[in-house]
Amino acid sequence: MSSTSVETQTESASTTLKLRGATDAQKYQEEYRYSHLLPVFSQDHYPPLTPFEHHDPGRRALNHPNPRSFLDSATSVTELTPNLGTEVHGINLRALDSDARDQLALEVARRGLVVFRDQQEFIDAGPDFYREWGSHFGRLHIHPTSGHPQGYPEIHLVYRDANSSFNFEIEDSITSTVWHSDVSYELQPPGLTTFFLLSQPTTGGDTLFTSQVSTLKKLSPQFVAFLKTLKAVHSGIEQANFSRSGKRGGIVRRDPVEHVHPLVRRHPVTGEEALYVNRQFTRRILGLKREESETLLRFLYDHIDKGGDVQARVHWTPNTVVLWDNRVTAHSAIVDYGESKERRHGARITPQAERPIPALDGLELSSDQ
Ligand SMILES: O=C(O)CCC(=O)C(=O)O
Ligand SMILES: [Fe+2]
Repeated sequence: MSSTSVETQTESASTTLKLRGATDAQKYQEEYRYSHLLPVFSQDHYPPLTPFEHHDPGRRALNHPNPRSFLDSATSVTELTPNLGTEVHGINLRALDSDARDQLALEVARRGLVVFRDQQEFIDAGPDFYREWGSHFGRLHIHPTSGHPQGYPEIHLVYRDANSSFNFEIEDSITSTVWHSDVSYELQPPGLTTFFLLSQPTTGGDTLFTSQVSTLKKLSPQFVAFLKTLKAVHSGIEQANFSRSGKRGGIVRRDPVEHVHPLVRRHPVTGEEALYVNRQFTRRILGLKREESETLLRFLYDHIDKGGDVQARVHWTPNTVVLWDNRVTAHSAIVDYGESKERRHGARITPQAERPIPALDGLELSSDQ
C-alpha cells in the first residue's frame, strides 16, 4: 500500500493554472462561487505544536437534562447504520448556540458520524465563521502539508478539478481506499471534526467511514486484552516526504513528528473503547519483534478493510456538512470520479483533542512517550 495520504489529495490552484492556458484557467476559477476558498500553499513555517489541556465540549452536555434537545426541531433524524452514523434534516447548524454545540459534540461522540443536509447557510458563512465554529470544539490544527484558503491556514482543503493531476499516489494501487484517522501522529490528535464539500461531482466522490468501537468489539475478549497492553508509533514522516517530493504543494510547514499511542483508546466522555491504528500513519508496535508487529498490524488493517458491517458511506448532495469523532472512527475518500473531470472541493475544520487515553484495564503511558 502506498504510504501517501488521502489527506494529500489536494491540488494547488496555481498548479491548475499552469496546466490550463492561463486565461482559460483564470476565467474558470474566477467564475467559481468559492474561488476565495481555493487552496494556496503558503511557505510559512511553524514551530512544533505545544501540549495544551483539552476541555471536551461533549462533557459539558453530559449533565444536560435532554442532551439531544438540539435535534428537537429536526424534520428527520435517521440512523445510517445501527452502529455508526446519523443523518439529520431540518437543523440549521449555523444557528446553534454554545449549549447546542456542546450537545452536538456529545451526539457525534456517541454516533461517531452525523450528517447534516441543507447547510447552505453554514457553508456560505465563510472562513471566519468556520474558524469560530471549530474553536468551540478545541484548538484548531494547522495541517503541515495541505493547501488552505489564502489567510486561513486552519482550514484544510481537499481539491481536484478537470485538469488537476493530484492523484498520482493512487495510480500504482488497486484501490483509493486508505482508512485513516486524521493526523494520528500528533501528540493530541483531532477530536470532533467538521468536513463539507463546496463542490461535488454529480456522482462519485463519496466518503467511507468505519466505527473503530465496533471493529474492536468484533474481536475476541482474549485478543482485545492483549491489544490493550500495546502501544504503537504513529508517524508524519512519510506524509512530509511525499509533500517534499513535489507531488503535492511541495511544502512542509512543521517538521514531521512521531508519537506513541495506545492501540486501544478510551473516549474521554463516553468511556467507549476504540481500536486506534490506521494504515496511513501507524508504523510499528512497541515491544514486539518486527515480524510480530508487521503481522499484527496487517491483521488489524485487514480487519478494518473488511468491516463492511460496521461501515457507513456518505453521499455528498450539495450543502451537506458532516461531523465525525476522529477518536473513535476512521474514514477514507473514494476516488471514483476521475473520468467525469468534475470539480471536488472540500474543507475540513480540525480541532485537536486530548492525548489518547489508554483502555481502562490497559497500559499506562509514561509522560515522555
Ligand atoms: O475527501 C474526502 O472524502 C475525505 C478527505 C479526508 O480524508 C480528510 O479531509 O480528512
Ligand atoms: Fe482524512
